[in-house]
Amino acid sequence: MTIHERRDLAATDAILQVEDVTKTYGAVQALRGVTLSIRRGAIHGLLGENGAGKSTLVGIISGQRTPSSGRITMDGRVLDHVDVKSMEEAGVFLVTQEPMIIDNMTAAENLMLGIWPARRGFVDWKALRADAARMLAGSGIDAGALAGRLDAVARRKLNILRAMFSGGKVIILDEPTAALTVADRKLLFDFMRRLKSEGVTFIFISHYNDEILEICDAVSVLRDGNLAGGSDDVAAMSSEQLTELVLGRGLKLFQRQRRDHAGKAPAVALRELRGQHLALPALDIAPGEIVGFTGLPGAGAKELARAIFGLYPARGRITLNGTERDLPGSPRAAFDAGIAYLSDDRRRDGAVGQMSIGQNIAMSSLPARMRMGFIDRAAEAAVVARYFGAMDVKAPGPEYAVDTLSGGNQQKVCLGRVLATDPRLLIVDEPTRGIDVGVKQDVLRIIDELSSRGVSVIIVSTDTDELVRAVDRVCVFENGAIKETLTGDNITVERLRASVQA
Ligand SMILES: Nc1ncnc2c1ncn2[C@@H]1O[C@H](COP(=O)(O)OP(=O)(O)OP(=O)(O)O)[C@@H](O)[C@H]1O
Repeated sequence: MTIHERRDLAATDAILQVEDVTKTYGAVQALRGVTLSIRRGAIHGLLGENGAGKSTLVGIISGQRTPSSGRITMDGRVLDHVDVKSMEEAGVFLVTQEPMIIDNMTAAENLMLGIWPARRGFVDWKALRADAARMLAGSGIDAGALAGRLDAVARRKLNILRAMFSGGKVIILDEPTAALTVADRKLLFDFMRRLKSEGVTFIFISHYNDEILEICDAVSVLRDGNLAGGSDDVAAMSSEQLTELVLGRGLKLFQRQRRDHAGKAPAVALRELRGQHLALPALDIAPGEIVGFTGLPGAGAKELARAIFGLYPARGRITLNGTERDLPGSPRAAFDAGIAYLSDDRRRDGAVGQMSIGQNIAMSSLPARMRMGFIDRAAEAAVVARYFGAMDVKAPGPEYAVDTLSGGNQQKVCLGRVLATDPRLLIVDEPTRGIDVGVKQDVLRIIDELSSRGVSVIIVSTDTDELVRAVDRVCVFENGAIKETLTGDNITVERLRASVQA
């Protein structure tokens, strides 16, 4: 067992070394003297709470951000004045969650895109195109296929291949499995293992212990800008040990006391719902019940949730608080009926960056605090304080701009904003994606508390562990309909996986 303050690897072993790197943003010290080595040909995991400094560190390694002090050595060469260009020339590439792909170009042309701007003078396009085709052939992607038609895994593969095609030796993947199904994740991991066997080194950011344990050879854990520890032998580590390194303490995983709602009068009743690829004769949800919606992409789980909030074209009837009406035609109508919704598309429905954390939290619930045209400031301050605290947002105070928060912390703000509206029916889509393991428990706990006050909740999730811990009932979707419903002790990771994949 080797949890240790990282010792220096022999220089020949290390392809990349980070030495005593610090980074300050105004008053915030994001990195406090981090030293670590990345072994050549390894998949090196990077783990840590939201705001621990992971994005800042890989931003510095890839030249996107400038360190306040410290140095980076690649292949034994110290790189001064690192910028993106010099790091890419040295062979370090950052592949972000947002695929930089041009949809109306072919897969091969997208690979070549990495080289285009870099090379001057004579370029043998024919040879280059042949090289691109060869590289794609091994990955199962048709070189001539329009990139816009590729599925999620192929797009992620394409990004990784482009980095390699441009000379990438160290490829940094920032949460590459977000929004992938279990099967797609496996395909991506197989692909990474293959590239690793060809000598590629990966730095892999994830919030999921099981992913780190499955794919990584080594791991480094950041906590509050410090290196909390790590291991060169991930195989010898347990999930609990990883969590303890991340949090600096053990973690009690949340588990809802599942309730049986059979026989209760429903708080929400859906009838004869029909939309494109969606058909639901009836679904009742009891007051205080938490229902999980899951399934493969396009199976109907997400679509139904969006239809209830007026975001997906569908017809049908909904009874809420004893009033029957047509399905809301718009989010505004849904909101007025007491429905709140958090989308998984943080980019579109995300926080407003220039506004403060507090303003973001208070924004959606504003109408409820208007008294004859005046905003009840005391009530607003109470709501902000409550959710700023409950979500454990990592910032000096709620007056700070959302822009300055890490990705995971921005997401907590979005969730706080939705919870603050005090809905009758709360719909959350992938509520803990991108959120660290500690806060994940808090989020599930907050939703649980809300339900005990009588709020009905729908959690759309592909995270089976989350469903097992948080819901009373799971509806598994297929072809736009509910294929199977699991309740009580039947809600297990194994049964859910089997049902979704079957
Ligand atoms: N541009 C910025 N201005 C001010 N502070 C910033 C800026 N970017 C990051 N920070 C702060 O630096 C710290 C580290 O943030 P970073 O994004 O590196 O965390 P992270 O580990 O990647 O988190 P997450 O898992 O949430 O993505 C946080 O406290 C964050 O608020």
